[in-house]
Amino acid sequence: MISIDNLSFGYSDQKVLAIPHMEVKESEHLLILGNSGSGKTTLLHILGGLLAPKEGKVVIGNTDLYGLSAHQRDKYRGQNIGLVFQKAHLISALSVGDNLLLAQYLSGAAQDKGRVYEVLEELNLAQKVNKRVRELSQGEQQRVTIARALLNRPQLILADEPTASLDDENAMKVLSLLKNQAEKYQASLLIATHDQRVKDEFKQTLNLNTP
Ligand SMILES: Nc1ncnc2c1ncn2[C@@H]1O[C@H](COP(=O)(O)OP(=O)(O)OP(=O)(O)O)[C@@H](O)[C@H]1O
Repeated sequence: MISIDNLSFGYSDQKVLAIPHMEVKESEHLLILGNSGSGKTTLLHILGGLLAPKEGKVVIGNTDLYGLSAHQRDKYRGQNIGLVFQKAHLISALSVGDNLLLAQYLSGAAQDKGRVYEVLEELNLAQKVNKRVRELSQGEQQRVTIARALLNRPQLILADEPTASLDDENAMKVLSLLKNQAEKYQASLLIATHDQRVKDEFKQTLNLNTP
């Protein structure tokens, strides 16, 4: 469960976000909509503990995210939040398995090859474990980033334009994967997008366009 209250943010003089209240319970999904420049990525960064709001509170479970020190917040993110970005941000010269092991190491979790293999199986990527990332298709790379986001069984999954660079078939696959996985972990799933194809798939939406 994630909630925000009286949130505001701006870059220098430009006010980007003002959200009085929003809450997404466990196993619920929210689609964050808005034109280019409306603040979707900024909001996801704030919710992921990457960018402190000017004002307001972000609470995940029982944790006040910006009540933590920067170090505690990094640790909290590694253990509780799964991030999926539009670009894969994988290390292309490393194998799929090593990318996930590295992510596990960087999150401070104990390295667990069994868990890496399990997540890859869930995303139908187990046969690619020893392939270098640069040898994968875009859709497969996006699935690896989802696998990476799910490694630590996060209670919150934040995805920024996860389907933007995918064809229709892969976009739908990635969406249903995110939804199924969020359900499995009873995680709250928030997806930011301006992809028309995604809009029909979600009931709950937050529109950042100013009227
Ligand atoms: N680091 C930054 N410094 C200053 N201004 C920024 C910075 N990042 C974003 N902005 C501005 O904040 C506004 C919101 O940007 P943001 O990237 O959150 O929008 P978005 O809705 O994700 O856009 P898009 O759909 O194009 O990715 C934009 O006007 C942008 O120019």
